[in-house]
Amino acid sequence: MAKKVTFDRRPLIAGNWKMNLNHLEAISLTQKVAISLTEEQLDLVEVAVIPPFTDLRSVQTLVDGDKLLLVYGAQDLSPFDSGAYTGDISGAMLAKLGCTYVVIGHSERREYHNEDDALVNAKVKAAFKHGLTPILCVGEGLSVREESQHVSHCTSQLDAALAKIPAEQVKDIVVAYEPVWAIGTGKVASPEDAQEVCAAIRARLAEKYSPEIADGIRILYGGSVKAKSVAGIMAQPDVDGALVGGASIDADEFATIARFPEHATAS
Ligand SMILES: O=C[C@H](O)COP(=O)(O)O
Repeated sequence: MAKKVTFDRRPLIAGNWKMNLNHLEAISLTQKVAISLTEEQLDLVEVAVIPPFTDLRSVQTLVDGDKLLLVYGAQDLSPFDSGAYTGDISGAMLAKLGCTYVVIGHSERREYHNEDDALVNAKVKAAFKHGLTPILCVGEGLSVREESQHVSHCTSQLDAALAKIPAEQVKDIVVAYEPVWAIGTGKVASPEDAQEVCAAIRARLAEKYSPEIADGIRILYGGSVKAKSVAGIMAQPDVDGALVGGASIDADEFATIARFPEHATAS
């Protein structure tokens, strides 16, 4: 019989759909994921879907109406509360849509929208102001890794993103380590690679705030996570979940990822 798994921090499996699926497809995928997981599985592991903005109202209606045990969030937010910022979406709007999470500082935003550390910091502040939990992404590109500068690169991004964020807010943050060379490439970091940087992030949080705060913060790994690779990554002591891209828009694959505690005990 499989032994019962327990965790120091409740794992989070978050599916970042990126720019995929319209609102009708969003309903279908969210429903499929929810019915694929039992109440017990969803109690052990928190499961979040992170669809495009245009899907959020449909996901909200579904989750509320059917009392699904999933949570959801957005892929970005404006650093501003309201005003003449064409195309942007405020934290207040996301909060009104029942979002729990908002992804901030994803490498695709840093690269394609030239988001710098100061903007990432402003967005983290905006998220907390509106009661949203940031999933703050940090991660190095291939050249930085090849120069063995990945740890200092990620901790510098962390420092900048958390400038003037007080302890009472930071205790709720989620940090995602996403090596850019592993995103959408099928090249998953080894469990040891993920552990090295996640442990360094936790150590930096302990230094900046306190060991107690650092011990309570969830640190995710993201980059080509699939059902077959998730258990090894999740077995690492400082990895508390996964930010899943491509595999999150396949309901069966994503639900299998969310059931990772069972893969770990099955053998
Ligand atoms: O936010 C998710 C990450 O960018 C990982 O994406 P991926 O699983 O498609 O590599």
